Amino acid sequence: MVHQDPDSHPLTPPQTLHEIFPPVQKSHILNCAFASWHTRYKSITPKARTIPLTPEFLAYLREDGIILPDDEGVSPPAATTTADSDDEEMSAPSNFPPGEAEDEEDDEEDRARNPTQRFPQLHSQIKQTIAALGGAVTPKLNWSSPKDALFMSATHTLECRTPGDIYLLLKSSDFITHDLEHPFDDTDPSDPTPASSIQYHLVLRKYFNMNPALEFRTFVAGRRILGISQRDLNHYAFLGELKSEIRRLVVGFFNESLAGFPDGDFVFDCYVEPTAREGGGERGRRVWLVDINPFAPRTDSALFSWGEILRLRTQEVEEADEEVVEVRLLESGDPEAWGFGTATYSASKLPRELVEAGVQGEEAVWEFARRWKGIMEEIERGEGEGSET
Ligand SMILES: Nc1ncnc2c1ncn2[C@@H]1O[C@H](COP(=O)(O)OP(=O)(O)OP(=O)(O)O)[C@@H](O)[C@H]1O
Ligand SMILES: [Mg+2]
Repeated sequence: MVHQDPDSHPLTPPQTLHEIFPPVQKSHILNCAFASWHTRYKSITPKARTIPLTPEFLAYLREDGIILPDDEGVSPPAATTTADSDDEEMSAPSNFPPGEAEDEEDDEEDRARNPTQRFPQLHSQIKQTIAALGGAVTPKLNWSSPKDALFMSATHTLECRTPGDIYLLLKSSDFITHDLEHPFDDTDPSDPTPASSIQYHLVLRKYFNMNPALEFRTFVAGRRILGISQRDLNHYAFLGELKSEIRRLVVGFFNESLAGFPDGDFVFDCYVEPTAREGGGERGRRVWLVDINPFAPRTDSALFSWGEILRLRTQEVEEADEEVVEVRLLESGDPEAWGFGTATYSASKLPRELVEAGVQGEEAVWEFARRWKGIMEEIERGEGEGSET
Protein backbone atom coordinates (compact mmCIF):
# COMPACT_ATOMS: atom_id res chain seq x y z
CA MET A 1 0.00 0.00 0.00
CA VAL A 2 1.30 3.43 -0.86
CA HIS A 3 1.09 6.11 1.80
CA GLN A 4 0.88 9.71 0.73
CA ASP A 5 3.68 11.80 2.16
CA PRO A 6 2.01 14.67 4.05
CA ASP A 7 4.81 16.98 2.84
CA SER A 8 3.67 16.45 -0.72
CA HIS A 9 0.40 18.32 -0.28
CA PRO A 10 -0.48 20.09 -3.52
CA LEU A 11 -0.43 23.47 -1.81
CA THR A 12 3.31 23.27 -1.16
CA PRO A 13 5.26 25.11 -3.88
CA PRO A 14 5.40 22.76 -6.84
CA GLN A 15 8.75 21.33 -7.76
CA THR A 16 9.32 20.03 -11.23
CA LEU A 17 10.06 16.38 -11.64
CA HIS A 18 13.56 17.23 -12.80
CA GLU A 19 14.28 19.14 -9.62
CA ILE A 20 13.47 16.21 -7.36
CA PHE A 21 14.85 13.42 -9.55
CA PRO A 22 18.27 11.96 -8.84
CA PRO A 23 20.64 13.06 -11.64
CA VAL A 24 20.57 10.64 -14.55
CA GLN A 25 23.99 9.52 -15.71
CA LYS A 26 24.80 9.06 -19.38
CA SER A 27 26.30 5.67 -18.54
CA HIS A 28 22.86 4.64 -17.25
CA ILE A 29 21.23 5.63 -20.55
CA LEU A 30 23.91 3.63 -22.38
CA ASN A 31 23.42 0.59 -20.12
CA CYS A 32 19.71 0.61 -21.01
CA ALA A 33 20.36 0.40 -24.75
CA PHE A 34 19.06 -2.95 -25.99
CA ALA A 35 22.36 -4.10 -27.52
CA SER A 36 24.26 -3.38 -24.31
CA TRP A 37 22.07 -5.49 -22.00
CA HIS A 38 20.95 -8.11 -24.52
CA THR A 39 24.30 -9.93 -24.62
CA ARG A 40 24.08 -10.45 -20.86
CA TYR A 41 20.41 -11.49 -20.82
CA LYS A 42 20.01 -13.39 -24.09
CA SER A 43 18.66 -16.52 -22.45
CA ILE A 44 15.77 -14.66 -20.76
CA THR A 45 14.88 -12.41 -23.72
CA PRO A 46 12.58 -13.52 -26.55
CA LYS A 47 14.61 -14.22 -29.68
CA ALA A 48 16.18 -11.07 -31.11
CA ARG A 49 19.09 -9.85 -33.21
CA THR A 50 20.92 -6.52 -33.13
CA ILE A 51 22.38 -5.01 -36.29
CA PRO A 52 24.96 -2.18 -35.98
CA LEU A 53 23.81 0.78 -38.04
CA THR A 54 25.98 2.65 -40.54
CA PRO A 55 26.20 6.45 -41.02
CA GLU A 56 24.38 6.03 -44.37
CA PHE A 57 21.45 4.34 -42.68
CA LEU A 58 21.31 6.92 -39.89
CA ALA A 59 21.34 9.73 -42.48
CA TYR A 60 18.44 7.97 -44.26
CA LEU A 61 16.46 7.78 -41.02
CA ARG A 62 17.11 11.42 -40.21
CA GLU A 63 16.18 12.96 -43.54
CA ASP A 64 12.72 14.21 -44.45
CA GLY A 65 10.61 12.22 -46.87
CA ILE A 66 10.25 8.49 -47.09
CA ILE A 67 11.85 6.63 -49.96
CA LEU A 68 11.13 2.96 -49.58
CA PRO A 69 13.14 0.15 -51.11
CA ASP A 70 12.36 -0.66 -54.73
CA ASP A 71 12.78 -4.40 -54.28
CA GLU A 72 10.04 -5.58 -51.91
CA GLY A 73 8.31 -2.48 -50.62
CA VAL A 74 5.93 -2.84 -47.72
CA SER A 75 3.66 -5.64 -46.51
CA PRO A 76 1.21 -7.16 -46.96
CA PRO A 77 2.88 -8.54 -50.06
CA ALA A 78 0.91 -10.50 -52.61
CA ALA A 79 0.90 -14.18 -51.74
CA THR A 80 3.15 -14.93 -54.68
CA THR A 81 5.67 -12.16 -54.02
CA THR A 82 9.20 -13.33 -53.54
CA ALA A 83 12.39 -11.46 -52.87
CA ASP A 84 13.00 -11.30 -56.57
CA SER A 85 9.55 -10.17 -57.56
CA ASP A 86 9.15 -7.30 -59.99
CA ASP A 87 5.86 -6.26 -58.45
CA GLU A 88 5.29 -2.57 -58.52
CA GLU A 89 5.71 -1.15 -55.05
CA MET A 90 4.42 1.80 -53.13
CA SER A 91 7.35 4.15 -53.52
CA ALA A 92 9.31 2.53 -56.29
CA PRO A 93 10.18 5.09 -58.95
CA SER A 94 7.38 4.96 -61.43
CA ASN A 95 8.11 4.11 -65.06
CA PHE A 96 4.82 5.54 -66.16
CA PRO A 97 4.23 7.66 -68.12
CA PRO A 98 7.16 6.54 -70.21
CA GLY A 99 9.95 8.93 -70.16
CA GLU A 100 10.74 12.36 -71.19
CA ALA A 101 14.42 13.01 -70.63
CA GLU A 102 13.86 15.07 -67.49
CA ASP A 103 11.79 12.30 -65.87
CA GLU A 104 14.51 9.82 -66.61
CA GLU A 105 17.00 12.02 -64.81
CA ASP A 106 14.67 12.24 -61.83
CA ASP A 107 14.29 8.49 -61.91
CA GLU A 108 18.06 8.07 -61.85
CA GLU A 109 18.28 10.37 -58.88
CA ASP A 110 15.50 8.53 -57.06
CA ARG A 111 17.20 5.25 -57.71
CA ALA A 112 20.48 6.54 -56.29
CA ARG A 113 18.64 7.63 -53.15
CA ASN A 114 16.95 4.28 -52.76
CA PRO A 115 17.86 2.09 -49.78
CA THR A 116 18.82 -0.73 -52.14
CA GLN A 117 21.50 1.57 -53.60
CA ARG A 118 22.48 3.59 -50.55
CA PHE A 119 23.08 0.80 -48.06
CA PRO A 120 22.75 -2.43 -50.06
CA GLN A 121 24.72 -4.55 -47.60
CA LEU A 122 22.78 -3.47 -44.55
CA HIS A 123 19.52 -3.76 -46.49
CA SER A 124 20.22 -7.37 -47.38
CA GLN A 125 21.44 -8.11 -43.85
CA ILE A 126 18.07 -6.87 -42.56
CA LYS A 127 16.28 -9.06 -45.10
CA GLN A 128 18.28 -12.10 -44.06
CA THR A 129 17.70 -11.41 -40.39
CA ILE A 130 13.93 -11.21 -40.91
CA ALA A 131 14.11 -14.61 -42.62
CA ALA A 132 16.31 -16.04 -39.83
CA LEU A 133 13.72 -14.91 -37.28
CA GLY A 134 10.92 -16.73 -39.06
CA GLY A 135 9.69 -14.02 -41.44
CA ALA A 136 8.01 -11.63 -38.96
CA VAL A 137 9.79 -9.21 -36.63
CA THR A 138 9.16 -6.12 -34.57
CA PRO A 139 11.76 -3.36 -34.74
CA LYS A 140 13.29 -0.84 -32.38
CA LEU A 141 16.40 1.31 -32.07
CA ASN A 142 18.61 1.50 -28.97
CA TRP A 143 15.80 2.50 -26.61
CA SER A 144 12.52 2.96 -28.44
CA SER A 145 10.11 1.10 -30.63
CA PRO A 146 8.01 3.10 -33.12
CA LYS A 147 4.78 2.58 -31.15
CA ASP A 148 3.57 6.04 -32.17
CA ALA A 149 3.71 5.11 -35.87
CA LEU A 150 1.11 2.33 -35.76
CA PHE A 151 -1.13 4.47 -37.95
CA MET A 152 1.32 3.81 -40.81
CA SER A 153 0.97 0.06 -40.54
CA ALA A 154 -1.53 -1.82 -42.68
CA THR A 155 -1.99 -4.40 -39.92
CA HIS A 156 -2.07 -1.83 -37.10
CA THR A 157 0.66 -3.78 -35.34
CA LEU A 158 4.42 -3.43 -35.20
CA GLU A 159 4.79 -6.66 -37.15
CA CYS A 160 7.19 -6.27 -40.08
CA ARG A 161 7.83 -8.73 -42.88
CA THR A 162 10.03 -6.69 -45.20
CA PRO A 163 12.80 -4.11 -44.69
CA GLY A 164 10.37 -1.58 -46.19
CA ASP A 165 7.88 -2.23 -43.37
CA ILE A 166 10.65 -1.49 -40.89
CA TYR A 167 11.88 1.69 -42.58
CA LEU A 168 8.35 3.06 -42.88
CA LEU A 169 7.70 2.62 -39.16
CA LEU A 170 11.08 3.96 -38.05
CA LYS A 171 10.89 7.00 -40.31
CA SER A 172 7.34 7.83 -39.19
CA SER A 173 8.07 7.74 -35.47
CA ASP A 174 8.82 10.63 -33.12
CA PHE A 175 10.03 8.12 -30.55
CA ILE A 176 12.73 6.98 -32.97
CA THR A 177 13.64 10.62 -33.63
CA HIS A 178 14.03 11.04 -29.87
CA ASP A 179 16.49 8.11 -29.77
CA LEU A 180 18.48 9.73 -32.58
CA GLU A 181 18.42 13.38 -31.59
CA HIS A 182 17.84 13.55 -27.82
CA PRO A 183 19.31 10.44 -26.18
CA PHE A 184 21.11 12.40 -23.46
CA ASP A 185 18.40 14.97 -22.73
CA ASP A 186 18.13 15.74 -19.01
CA THR A 187 21.24 13.81 -18.08
CA ASP A 188 24.01 15.05 -15.78
CA PRO A 189 25.58 17.96 -17.71
CA SER A 190 28.94 17.52 -16.01
CA ASP A 191 29.48 14.23 -17.88
CA PRO A 192 31.11 15.21 -21.19
CA THR A 193 30.28 11.95 -23.07
CA PRO A 194 29.09 13.17 -26.48
CA ALA A 195 25.95 11.78 -28.09
CA SER A 196 28.03 11.37 -31.25
CA SER A 197 29.86 8.48 -29.55
CA ILE A 198 26.70 6.36 -29.41
CA GLN A 199 26.68 3.22 -31.54
CA TYR A 200 23.17 2.78 -32.89
CA HIS A 201 21.66 -0.63 -33.54
CA LEU A 202 18.56 -1.84 -35.26
CA VAL A 203 16.93 -4.37 -32.96
CA LEU A 204 14.80 -7.01 -34.66
CA ARG A 205 12.73 -9.20 -32.36
CA LYS A 206 10.95 -12.30 -33.57
CA TYR A 207 7.29 -11.31 -33.61
CA PHE A 208 4.85 -13.23 -31.48
CA ASN A 209 1.38 -12.58 -30.19
CA MET A 210 1.79 -11.08 -26.76
CA ASN A 211 -1.20 -10.80 -24.53
CA PRO A 212 -0.91 -7.14 -23.45
CA ALA A 213 -2.60 -7.94 -20.13
CA LEU A 214 0.47 -9.94 -19.12
CA GLU A 215 3.06 -7.24 -19.73
CA PHE A 216 4.37 -5.66 -16.54
CA ARG A 217 6.63 -2.72 -15.76
CA THR A 218 8.75 -2.99 -12.62
CA PHE A 219 10.49 -0.11 -10.85
CA VAL A 220 13.79 -0.95 -9.18
CA ALA A 221 15.86 1.34 -6.94
CA GLY A 222 18.87 0.42 -4.84
CA ARG A 223 18.48 -3.13 -6.26
CA ARG A 224 15.08 -3.39 -4.58
CA ILE A 225 11.70 -3.65 -6.35
CA LEU A 226 9.53 -0.66 -5.49
CA GLY A 227 6.46 -1.65 -7.44
CA ILE A 228 5.07 -3.64 -10.33
CA SER A 229 2.49 -2.17 -12.69
CA GLN A 230 0.31 -3.52 -15.41
CA ARG A 231 1.67 -1.97 -18.61
CA ASP A 232 -1.34 -1.92 -20.89
CA LEU A 233 -3.85 0.65 -19.70
CA ASN A 234 -6.96 -1.47 -19.98
CA HIS A 235 -8.90 -3.21 -17.27
CA TYR A 236 -8.52 -7.01 -17.33
CA ALA A 237 -10.87 -8.62 -14.84
CA PHE A 238 -8.90 -11.90 -14.68
CA LEU A 239 -5.71 -10.21 -13.45
CA GLY A 240 -7.14 -9.56 -9.98
CA GLU A 241 -6.99 -13.24 -9.10
CA LEU A 242 -3.47 -13.55 -10.45
CA LYS A 243 -2.04 -10.72 -8.38
CA SER A 244 -0.03 -12.73 -5.90
CA GLU A 245 1.18 -15.11 -8.57
CA ILE A 246 2.36 -12.17 -10.67
CA ARG A 247 4.20 -10.76 -7.63
CA ARG A 248 5.87 -14.09 -6.94
CA LEU A 249 6.85 -14.62 -10.59
CA VAL A 250 8.19 -11.11 -11.20
CA VAL A 251 10.05 -10.84 -7.88
CA GLY A 252 11.54 -14.31 -8.45
CA PHE A 253 12.54 -13.37 -11.98
CA PHE A 254 14.25 -10.20 -10.76
CA ASN A 255 16.13 -11.94 -7.93
CA GLU A 256 17.30 -14.77 -10.15
CA SER A 257 18.16 -12.91 -13.30
CA LEU A 258 18.30 -9.13 -13.02
CA ALA A 259 19.64 -8.22 -9.61
CA GLY A 260 23.13 -7.89 -11.10
CA PHE A 261 22.25 -5.18 -13.64
CA PRO A 262 25.09 -2.59 -13.68
CA ASP A 263 22.87 0.14 -12.20
CA GLY A 264 20.97 -0.18 -8.93
CA ASP A 265 18.08 1.93 -10.25
CA PHE A 266 16.25 0.95 -13.44
CA VAL A 267 12.85 0.02 -14.84
CA PHE A 268 12.31 -3.31 -16.52
CA ASP A 269 9.47 -4.63 -18.64
CA CYS A 270 8.65 -8.30 -18.62
CA TYR A 271 6.11 -10.65 -20.10
CA VAL A 272 4.51 -13.46 -18.14
CA GLU A 273 3.56 -16.38 -20.35
CA PRO A 274 -0.17 -17.04 -20.33
CA THR A 275 0.22 -20.75 -19.68
CA ALA A 276 2.59 -22.86 -17.65
CA ARG A 277 4.76 -25.10 -19.76
CA GLU A 278 7.73 -27.42 -19.64
CA GLY A 279 10.91 -25.45 -19.22
CA GLY A 280 9.10 -22.85 -17.19
CA GLY A 281 11.00 -24.14 -14.19
CA GLU A 282 9.44 -24.78 -10.82
CA ARG A 283 7.53 -21.54 -11.08
CA GLY A 284 5.54 -22.95 -14.00
CA ARG A 285 4.91 -19.92 -16.16
CA ARG A 286 7.93 -18.49 -17.81
CA VAL A 287 8.82 -14.81 -17.48
CA TRP A 288 10.61 -13.02 -20.32
CA LEU A 289 12.60 -9.81 -20.30
CA VAL A 290 11.16 -7.37 -22.86
CA ASP A 291 13.08 -4.17 -22.13
CA ILE A 292 15.19 -2.25 -19.63
CA ASN A 293 14.47 1.47 -19.33
CA PRO A 294 16.21 4.35 -17.60
CA PHE A 295 15.07 5.22 -14.09
CA ALA A 296 14.29 8.70 -15.36
CA PRO A 297 11.30 10.95 -16.07
CA ARG A 298 11.44 10.01 -19.76
CA THR A 299 10.27 6.49 -18.82
CA ASP A 300 6.52 6.17 -18.52
CA SER A 301 5.56 5.50 -14.91
CA ALA A 302 2.59 3.30 -15.94
CA LEU A 303 -0.04 3.11 -13.15
CA PHE A 304 2.24 4.70 -10.59
CA SER A 305 3.24 8.34 -10.62
CA TRP A 306 6.93 9.18 -10.53
CA GLY A 307 6.18 11.10 -7.34
CA GLU A 308 5.01 7.90 -5.66
CA ILE A 309 7.94 5.92 -6.99
CA LEU A 310 10.43 8.48 -5.71
CA ARG A 311 8.74 8.47 -2.31
CA LEU A 312 8.89 4.66 -2.19
CA ARG A 313 12.54 4.90 -3.13
CA THR A 314 13.41 6.86 -0.05
CA GLN A 315 11.24 4.78 2.29
CA GLU A 316 13.21 2.62 4.72
CA VAL A 317 12.40 -1.08 4.50
CA GLU A 318 13.26 -3.52 7.24
CA GLU A 319 14.10 -6.32 4.86
CA ALA A 320 13.47 -7.11 1.24
CA ASP A 321 10.07 -8.66 1.82
CA GLU A 322 8.36 -9.52 -1.43
CA GLU A 323 4.96 -9.40 0.23
CA VAL A 324 5.23 -5.62 0.55
CA VAL A 325 5.78 -5.11 -3.18
CA GLU A 326 2.65 -3.63 -4.67
CA VAL A 327 1.32 -5.05 -7.93
CA ARG A 328 -0.80 -2.25 -9.31
CA LEU A 329 -3.59 -3.19 -11.70
CA LEU A 330 -6.11 -1.06 -13.49
CA GLU A 331 -9.48 -1.37 -11.79
CA SER A 332 -12.62 -0.87 -13.85
CA GLY A 333 -13.62 2.78 -13.83
CA ASP A 334 -10.09 4.08 -13.10
CA PRO A 335 -9.34 7.39 -14.83
CA GLU A 336 -6.52 5.75 -16.78
CA ALA A 337 -9.17 3.69 -18.54
CA TRP A 338 -10.44 6.93 -20.10
CA GLY A 339 -7.66 6.45 -22.58
CA PHE A 340 -4.77 8.73 -21.60
CA GLY A 341 -2.21 6.15 -22.47
CA THR A 342 -3.76 4.56 -25.48
CA ALA A 343 -4.93 6.12 -28.72
CA THR A 344 -2.16 8.04 -30.42
CA TYR A 345 0.31 8.42 -27.59
CA SER A 346 -0.88 11.93 -27.08
CA ALA A 347 0.16 11.12 -23.52
CA SER A 348 3.80 11.09 -24.56
CA LYS A 349 3.57 14.66 -25.73
CA LEU A 350 1.35 16.35 -23.16
CA PRO A 351 1.97 14.78 -19.91
CA ARG A 352 4.99 16.42 -18.39
CA GLU A 353 2.21 18.42 -16.72
CA LEU A 354 0.43 15.24 -15.77
CA VAL A 355 3.61 13.69 -14.44
CA GLU A 356 4.39 16.80 -12.47
CA ALA A 357 0.84 16.84 -11.16
CA GLY A 358 1.60 13.30 -9.97
CA VAL A 359 4.55 14.62 -7.99
CA GLN A 360 2.34 17.25 -6.39
CA GLY A 361 -0.14 14.65 -5.20
CA GLU A 362 -3.33 12.91 -6.05
CA GLU A 363 -5.54 16.00 -6.04
CA ALA A 364 -3.36 17.66 -8.64
CA VAL A 365 -3.72 14.61 -10.88
CA TRP A 366 -7.48 14.78 -10.61
CA GLU A 367 -7.39 18.49 -11.37
CA PHE A 368 -5.26 17.77 -14.43
CA ALA A 369 -7.65 14.99 -15.47
CA ARG A 370 -10.61 17.37 -15.23
CA ARG A 371 -8.83 19.97 -17.34
CA TRP A 372 -7.67 17.44 -19.89
CA LYS A 373 -11.14 16.00 -20.27
CA GLY A 374 -12.43 19.54 -20.88
CA ILE A 375 -9.76 20.17 -23.53
CA MET A 376 -10.64 16.92 -25.31
CA GLU A 377 -14.33 17.77 -25.28
CA GLU A 378 -13.56 21.21 -26.73
CA ILE A 379 -11.48 19.63 -29.48
CA GLU A 380 -14.28 17.20 -30.25
CA ARG A 381 -16.72 20.11 -30.50
CA GLY A 382 -14.24 21.81 -32.84
CA GLU A 383 -13.50 24.64 -30.41
CA GLY A 384 -10.00 23.54 -29.44
CA GLU A 385 -6.69 24.67 -30.84
CA GLY A 386 -6.69 21.74 -33.20
CA SER A 387 -5.57 18.19 -32.94
CA GLU A 388 -2.02 18.78 -34.05
CA THR A 389 -0.34 17.95 -30.75
N1 LIG B 1 8.88 -10.00 -29.75
C1 LIG B 1 7.74 -9.28 -29.74
N2 LIG B 1 6.69 -9.65 -30.50
C2 LIG B 1 5.55 -8.92 -30.51
N3 LIG B 1 5.36 -7.81 -29.81
C3 LIG B 1 6.38 -7.38 -29.04
C4 LIG B 1 7.62 -8.08 -28.96
N4 LIG B 1 8.43 -7.42 -28.11
C5 LIG B 1 7.74 -6.37 -27.68
N5 LIG B 1 6.51 -6.32 -28.23
C6 LIG B 1 5.46 -5.32 -28.00
O1 LIG B 1 5.99 -4.06 -28.30
C7 LIG B 1 5.76 -3.18 -27.20
C8 LIG B 1 6.86 -2.17 -27.15
O2 LIG B 1 8.11 -2.78 -26.96
P1 LIG B 1 9.20 -2.09 -26.05
O3 LIG B 1 8.80 -2.15 -24.63
O4 LIG B 1 10.51 -2.68 -26.37
O5 LIG B 1 9.11 -0.58 -26.60
P2 LIG B 1 9.60 0.76 -25.95
O6 LIG B 1 9.62 1.74 -27.04
O7 LIG B 1 10.85 0.55 -25.18
O8 LIG B 1 8.41 1.13 -24.95
P3 LIG B 1 8.49 2.19 -23.75
O9 LIG B 1 8.66 3.53 -24.37
O10 LIG B 1 7.17 2.03 -23.05
O11 LIG B 1 9.65 1.81 -22.88
C9 LIG B 1 5.69 -4.09 -26.00
O12 LIG B 1 4.93 -3.48 -24.98
C10 LIG B 1 5.01 -5.30 -26.57
O13 LIG B 1 3.61 -5.13 -26.54
MG1 LIG C 1 11.33 0.74 -23.27
